[in-house]
Amino acid sequence: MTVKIGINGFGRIGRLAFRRIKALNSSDIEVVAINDLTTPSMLAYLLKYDTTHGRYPGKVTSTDDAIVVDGKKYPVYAQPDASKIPWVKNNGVDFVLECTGFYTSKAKAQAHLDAGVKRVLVSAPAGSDVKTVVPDVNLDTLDSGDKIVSAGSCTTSCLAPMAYWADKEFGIKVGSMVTAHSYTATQATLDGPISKKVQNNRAAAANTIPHTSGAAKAIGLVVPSLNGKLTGYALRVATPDGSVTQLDFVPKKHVTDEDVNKGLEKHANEAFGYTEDQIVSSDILDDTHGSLFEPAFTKVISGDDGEQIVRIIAWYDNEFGFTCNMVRTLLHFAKLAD
Ligand SMILES: NC(=O)c1ccc[n+]([C@@H]2O[C@H](COP(=O)([O-])OP(=O)(O)OC[C@H]3O[C@@H](n4cnc5c(N)ncnc54)[C@H](O)[C@@H]3O)[C@@H](O)[C@H]2O)c1
Repeated sequence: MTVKIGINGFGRIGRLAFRRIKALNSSDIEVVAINDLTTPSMLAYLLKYDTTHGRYPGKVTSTDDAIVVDGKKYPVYAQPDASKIPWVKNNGVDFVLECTGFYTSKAKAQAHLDAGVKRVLVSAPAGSDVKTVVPDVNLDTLDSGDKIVSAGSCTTSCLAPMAYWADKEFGIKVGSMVTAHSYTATQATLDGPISKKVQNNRAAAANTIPHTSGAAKAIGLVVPSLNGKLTGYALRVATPDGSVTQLDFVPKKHVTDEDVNKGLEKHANEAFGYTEDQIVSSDILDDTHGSLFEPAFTKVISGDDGEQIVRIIAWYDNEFGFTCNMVRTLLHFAKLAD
């Protein structure tokens, strides 16, 4: 059976999810409707032309109540209250990909279940009373009783496999992460009071801006053995997409650079990649991994007492890599029985 997907919020993540699902052409999931707060013609335009990811590789047009992509009509709603979107009755929506940035808690996402939807996958952290899942790490914790699930943040998606496998292989006593993260739509284009966070109100493309990151905290939801052991923050940098996370940790075992790289390389897969190429942030764009480990920057240092600190880094396309991981989760989620 093909699970019918509604995308709520056709912004950066919603549109990329649409592109990814179309490109995969899976018989397990299909998008059947979209909800945002603007017109179909505006959504069609933004799907067709994308500054970061390029033109949509097909035909995109619109009608008064739909976008039409490669000849198929996708009904568009503009309903700000998720509990009132009539897409279950009208379009048979089973699952919602919640990508507005608004319904980011169990209580808020409940609005979709109230509308008759069977399951919701939230494209953001959604609190500790909702399962947070990252492919390659804890997808197997999902079961059919889970109705609202979080895909975590893009940084969680990058950090989690690196930290999970490092913990399995060498043990992590304690650690700290920093991510050089591209700016996002929640930051100011020019200095101005758009946010309660003062540094968020500074021009995004002209500054490196210290920013909170929930990833180190959320890691405990994804990898319980690391709960409370990691801290971290983000530096929002002046690129529109493409990010990199550094994790420094104190290992439980004595290791060398080579041990670390070999220990992580053997776990490489479609969600957690490994590259010996020496890349820069634009090279990660459109990469489908949620996290791409770069061994050249692995460094172990030892103190006089033998205690060590290990530094490792992984790249991520914070928009597309995250979205690919979210769609992996969606495909897994879709296979769970009702
Ligand atoms: N951009 C990233 O790198 C990134 C990565 C991972 C997760 N996320 C998360 O995904 C979510 C969306 O982020 P984004 O970057 O796509 O934001 P965005 O601003 O590009 O998109 C949000 C979209 O939702 C629409 N919207 C807002 N309120 C709505 C409502 N009530 N009903 C329907 N539509 C509504 C907006 O019009 C917009 O098109 C956020 O929670 C963000 O934290 C973003």
